[in-house]
Amino acid sequence: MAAAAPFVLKWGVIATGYISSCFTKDLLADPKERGTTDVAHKIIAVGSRSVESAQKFIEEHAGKNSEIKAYGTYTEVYADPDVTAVYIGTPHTLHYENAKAALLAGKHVLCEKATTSNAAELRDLLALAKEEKLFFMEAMWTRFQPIAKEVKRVAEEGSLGLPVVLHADLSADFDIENKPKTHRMLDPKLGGGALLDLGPYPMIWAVLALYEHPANKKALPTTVTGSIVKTPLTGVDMNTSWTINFTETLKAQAILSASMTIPANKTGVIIRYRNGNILIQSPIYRPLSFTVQYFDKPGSGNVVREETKTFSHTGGGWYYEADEVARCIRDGKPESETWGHDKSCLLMDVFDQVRKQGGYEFPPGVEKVLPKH
Ligand SMILES: NC(=O)C1=CN([C@@H]2O[C@H](COP(=O)(O)OP(=O)(O)OC[C@H]3O[C@@H](n4cnc5c(N)ncnc54)[C@H](OP(=O)(O)O)[C@@H]3O)[C@@H](O)[C@H]2O)C=CC1
Ligand SMILES: O=C1OC[C@@H](O)[C@H](O)[C@H]1O
Repeated sequence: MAAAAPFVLKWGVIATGYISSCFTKDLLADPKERGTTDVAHKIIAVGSRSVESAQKFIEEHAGKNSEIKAYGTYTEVYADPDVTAVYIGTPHTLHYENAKAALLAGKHVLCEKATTSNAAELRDLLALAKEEKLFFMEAMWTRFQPIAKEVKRVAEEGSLGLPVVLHADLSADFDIENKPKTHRMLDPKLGGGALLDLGPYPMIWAVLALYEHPANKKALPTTVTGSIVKTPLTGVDMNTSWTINFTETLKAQAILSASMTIPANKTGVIIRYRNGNILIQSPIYRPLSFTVQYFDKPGSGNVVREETKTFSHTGGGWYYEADEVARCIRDGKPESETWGHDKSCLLMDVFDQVRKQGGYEFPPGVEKVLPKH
């Protein structure tokens, strides 16, 4: 019997910057190369603030004779009847208005991290998606990489016991002294800083190992404590740390940090248990290996067995999240079970609190003031 034809998701891509380029390359990769046969992707249109930029982007990725439509506005992508889902690759503080416009035009949405400027904006989008019966997901690509599934299996299989403390850091040297102050990492109007750009990655491992742990029973963090060091260049957060306690059911703590002026450590995440540790190697947004250490007896710290698991994949690894979006839309699901709305809200709630405690306010008008949902 012939295999069923894959469900083909028709995409519109918004913005032609760095991440749109990475995501587009992965959308254009042959799904069979990663063992995917049930879904596939087709790019219908690319929207940019300039049609020349959209054309150049299409030519670079799909060649001169590509049938992908180039638009000089994002609105034309939302209005294109052939587009089923919109991928949003603009800077953080534009996500709300871009995602809202796409949803209002009847499109499903995959929106880059950080999903919005604040939790209220996100909840407003989620309410709209629900009302319009459309799918919405934060582009938390790391959570869909095969390594994340395996870390989760080890973390929940029982030999290590319950998680006690998780340390996770994502740092990267952005050479900010030599960047224009209008760069998205430095400009407060674009939500610049380490927290919203790098912070989602320490958070995904905390969510996976603590929030998702069956013993946590989906309890939300009980406390969040944050501290920010700002750059004098523009006042955005440069070195930021925060702790999250999950103490309603688990008695666990996540100690997280992000910096945009230093390189990452070799080990980016350590999940510590009474019976051992899980060490995840950098970069924590796309780790290719992790090591599990087992102690001879609970609490001894004496490692008697170590297992390292390594992973590899062609392409950048963004296609796993794209496949998830296609499957959810094919199956009529409003959200992903792996990275659902609850997790995106958890992240934004934490970021709101850390920014508040660290005294990082966006310029007036950047954050939308919205009714509570
Ligand atoms: N998942 C991941 O691995 C990554 C995710 N990201 C996320 O993607 C988003 C974009 O980051 P990145 O691609 O690095 O950013 P870039 O600056 O490279 O690209 C952003 C694009 O957004 C569009 N844009 C619209 N309005 C503005 C504006 N006022 N200022 C600047 N750009 C604007 C531009 O496209 P145009 O001119 O075509 O309209 C621009 O090229 C961020 O939210 C970031 O967190 C970033 C890197 C990696
Ligand atoms: O999402 C991201 O992942 C990798 C980082 O280098 C980048 O700044 C960030 O936006």
